[in-house]
Amino acid sequence: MYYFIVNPNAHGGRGAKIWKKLEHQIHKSGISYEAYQTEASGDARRMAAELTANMQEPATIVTVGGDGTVNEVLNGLAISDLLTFGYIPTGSGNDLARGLNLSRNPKKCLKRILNPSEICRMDYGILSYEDEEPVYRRFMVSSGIGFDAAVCHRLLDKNGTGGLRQIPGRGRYILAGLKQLLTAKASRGYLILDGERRVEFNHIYFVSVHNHGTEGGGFLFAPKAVCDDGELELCVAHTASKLRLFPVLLDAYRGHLGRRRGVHFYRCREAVIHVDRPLPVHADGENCFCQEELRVRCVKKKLRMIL
Ligand SMILES: Nc1ncnc2c1ncn2[C@@H]1O[C@H](COP(=O)(O)OP(=O)(O)OP(=O)(O)O)[C@@H](O)[C@H]1O
Repeated sequence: MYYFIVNPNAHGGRGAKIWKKLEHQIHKSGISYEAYQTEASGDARRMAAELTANMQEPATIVTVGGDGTVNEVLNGLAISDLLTFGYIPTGSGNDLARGLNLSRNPKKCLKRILNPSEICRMDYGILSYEDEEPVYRRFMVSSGIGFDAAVCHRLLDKNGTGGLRQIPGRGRYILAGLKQLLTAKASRGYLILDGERRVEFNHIYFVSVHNHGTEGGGFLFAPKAVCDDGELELCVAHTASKLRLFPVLLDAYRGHLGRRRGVHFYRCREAVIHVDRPLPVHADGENCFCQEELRVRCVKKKLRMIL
């Protein structure tokens, strides 16, 4: 049985138009399916939870939306071997599709999902922090604290973006990033990697934690991230001069960020990230408020996914 969870609002409403065409194809294919369309933030998570809470039979849950919708679905799923996850990217950033090298053509993706030739076991990350009690949030692509998360918060703030969310693709991330750079401030902090290695920094602008290489619609912050090796790649942007952030961001934008002054990469199964004042946090671009301390860890090869 196929269950489709669809965000019609993805990519500024293009999700609805794409879904209309896809549903026609699905109907024609004759498969057994049910489709659920979200009406607001939080719906996809609730739907995924309800569909998988007492699974007795194998089922395929297909997310039709952007990375934010994938994040919601991932967080609602009761993950088991009866469950297979499928994805049709219709968002604006689509970093998961980029990481998995999926076609951007929704019809081709549907065809692949209805006739799967390859099912892989994928890693995902778990981010945790203390609110009044511990909060756990899964992420598929990336999570982060500092500048990159502040850009996500800016885009999610419907009143404060000045219409940025309507700009297609990564243009909106670039404009939001440029605005954010004006007010960005560095923070002292440290990482503890796999419970063993402690690394200190005086001027952290952001720490970006990756299961897949890019975020923000193609900014390559983790060139060596591998999505089924049980490890996360961390990118720490740290520099005393804000100007040095520009070449780091430009390299990431061009897709060839490597070793350079102001950026360090680490690989680990889990990490503690501490900064000395609360900074914005995101998980797959979704708002996780401001935090001083995060834990991240990789869950190895637990999610069955159609590729
Ligand atoms: N029906 C809806 N109306 C308004 N917002 C919704 C609806 N359904 C989901 N959302 C919210 O829309 C936001 C954006 O969705 P999503 O990330 O899938 O698309 P996108 O932003 O276009 O793509 P990407 O994250 O790949 O850039 C998410 O925060 C999600 O919770």
